[in-house]
Amino acid sequence: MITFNNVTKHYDDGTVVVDGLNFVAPGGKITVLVGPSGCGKTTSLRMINRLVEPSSGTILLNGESTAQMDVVQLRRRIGYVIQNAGLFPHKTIIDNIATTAILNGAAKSKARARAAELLEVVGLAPQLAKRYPWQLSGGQQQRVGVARALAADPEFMLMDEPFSAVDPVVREQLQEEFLRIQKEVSKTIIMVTHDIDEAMKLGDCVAVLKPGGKLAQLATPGELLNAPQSEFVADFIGRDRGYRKLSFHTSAPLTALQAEPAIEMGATLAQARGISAQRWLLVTQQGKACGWFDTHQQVTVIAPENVNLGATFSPQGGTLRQLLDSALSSPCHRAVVVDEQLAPLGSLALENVLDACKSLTQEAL
Ligand SMILES: Nc1ncnc2c1ncn2[C@@H]1O[C@H](COP(=O)(O)OP(=O)(O)OP(=O)(O)O)[C@@H](O)[C@H]1O
Repeated sequence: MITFNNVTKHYDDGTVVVDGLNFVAPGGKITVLVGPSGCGKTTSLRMINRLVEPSSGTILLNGESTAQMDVVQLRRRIGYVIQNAGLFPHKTIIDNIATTAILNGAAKSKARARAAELLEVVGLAPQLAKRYPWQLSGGQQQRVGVARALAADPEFMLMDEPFSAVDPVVREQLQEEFLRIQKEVSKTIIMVTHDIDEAMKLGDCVAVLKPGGKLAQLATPGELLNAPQSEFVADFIGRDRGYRKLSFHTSAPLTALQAEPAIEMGATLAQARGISAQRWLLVTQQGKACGWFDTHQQVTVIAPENVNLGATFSPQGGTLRQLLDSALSSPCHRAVVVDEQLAPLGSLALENVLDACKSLTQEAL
């Protein structure tokens, strides 16, 4: 648990960067600090490991004030991940990861063995161990940054825009992996981002800060969407909050799904028409859902160039938002649910997805 007790930071020129911040980041959870540029997010984070000293107020780790702690000891208890990873350029990847554990007194061989395990945990191939940071992509470097922060097995982790320097696809992968790792390690994490989507996706709790370094609201993502406490929070969360709410509700149970006929890529038009009298037929490739085929087309075989590949598929146990997206992106407005191997399990018509959305809205009222 990390507690902010009336924490303030101002500079000699009179700038008040953080103003009377009070909140508790619960143990074993991810608390995200989000807010517009310059509202004091990074300063708040850096006051926790005392890279910046508060002007007044106290910050407590599990009830113990950081002001009384030895600063080196304090930083060793807290993993720190920053944008662009901040790796040591002259050290190999394995040594980058092992460094903190060695500083904490672990034997080199043990620290390196653990670093090799962590490389795997963050999804990197073992052969990257001997490379240097500049020989890795931005996304790989970020993964090393996370592995390095985990290496000393700290109870607390501070993450400052850890995924913002990579492209959206890699970013999403890193976020998913990060959530998977956190499920296993349950660290007490405070993360800074300016991206509300990232905050909603990763945060168990989200602290919205406003200009002048004041807390506008601290709540779960669902609460923020359902009941923003001020116009500032409502505006910051964005106009599409009705749609975002769907992310916090799991999609239809499998029993609600209709059987959806499917045909393999490479089959003939005659085979396709034999399978279904409907205009649009789901196409699989090696059993994985991949698109929709228009059986009114005059082609002899089903090939990728005559399959509509624009549809999304909703994972089993996914969210209502994914289900709605699948229905809206399908040319026949049927949402297809797939298993982990992407094999289709069945479908749901857009009308039924919308009914589920409606009952959700009624529940919230
Ligand atoms: N040493 C300093 N002296 C005076 N002002 C400072 C100093 N360091 C930071 N600031 C100011 O404090 C404010 C908050 O900075 P901070 O980096 O904490 O904001 P942020 O919310 O993380 O912003 P961003 O999202 O843009 O990174 C900024 O206006 C910045 O200019």
